[in-house]
Amino acid sequence: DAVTEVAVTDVRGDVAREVAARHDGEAASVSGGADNAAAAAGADVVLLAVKPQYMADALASVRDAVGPDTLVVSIAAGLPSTFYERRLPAGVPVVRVMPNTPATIGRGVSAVSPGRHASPDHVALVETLLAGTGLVVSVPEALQSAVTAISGSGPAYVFAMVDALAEAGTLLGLPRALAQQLAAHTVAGSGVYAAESGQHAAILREAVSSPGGTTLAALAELDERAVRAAYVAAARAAARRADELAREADPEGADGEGHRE
Ligand SMILES: NC(=O)C1=CN([C@@H]2O[C@H](COP(=O)(O)OP(=O)(O)OC[C@H]3O[C@@H](n4cnc5c(N)ncnc54)[C@H](OP(=O)(O)O)[C@@H]3O)[C@@H](O)[C@H]2O)C=CC1
Ligand SMILES: O=C(O)[C@@H]1CCC=N1
Repeated sequence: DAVTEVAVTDVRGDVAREVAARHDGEAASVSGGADNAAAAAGADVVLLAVKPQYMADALASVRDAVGPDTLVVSIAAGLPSTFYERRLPAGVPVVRVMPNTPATIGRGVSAVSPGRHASPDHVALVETLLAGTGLVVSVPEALQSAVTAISGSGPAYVFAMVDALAEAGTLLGLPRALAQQLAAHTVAGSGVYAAESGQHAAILREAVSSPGGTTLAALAELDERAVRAAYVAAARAAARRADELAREADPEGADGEGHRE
């Protein structure tokens, strides 16, 4: 069934009203405000998008407005589905999602995991709701911290790379705007190529690397600076941080969900 009505809330009601006004009438009627309970009352789906540190408060505010017929979806990093299940009425289905910001332009990746009361139909509903945001994959919940480290936080690693390449181009004498265009489009085109060619990234990298050429000279510098190892270390730090967020939000919880090495 199509979504006909959306209620957006934020602790600052004026922020939510501004967002609602921008999107009202696009595909559904959209209203905004600060009252979480009023927004959740009678809703088929409640989507939680506050930081993990504020999730307990947000759940307390909707607790009395939801029941086993309400599907609760959260995009918060780290928090296991049991965190929600313990704070909501018995039997409320929960689905965890880790999206990423390219969803804004329909090129995101979202990983979806059902909690213990969520059925395949609930997962299918979430997949349908997210279809317009890009690729949607299903993963066991134990993989969500790893997903967060790669696709959730990943856009920031890539934007940092675009920024560095653009700066390098400017240093080498390109006009700044052109350097940014070249850097961003190179990353965009290479990403689509890697995603759609069906070839391993190592093969694609080798095809750029002419013997005795410019690319191998550059890659030798990246290896010298252990850039590959830095990406691995960065991803592991993100996954560890996702687990820490869960522990910080729920010091007593310790239910063993999440990232394992
Ligand atoms: N940014 C990203 O790329 C991704 C983020 N996520 C997850 O999305 C969530 C939001 O992250 P992000 O957008 O970066 O964080 P933000 O802090 O920018 O957004 C959260 C918003 O929720 C508001 N808020 C806080 N408490 C409540 C409440 N009780 N009721 C209603 N609104 C509330 C905050 O208001 P105020 O600012 O006044 O506190 C803020 O405007 C996090 O759980 C994060 O893990 C997941 C994937 C990717
Ligand atoms: O930085 C964060 O915690 C969130 C989760 C994934 C991307 N941003």
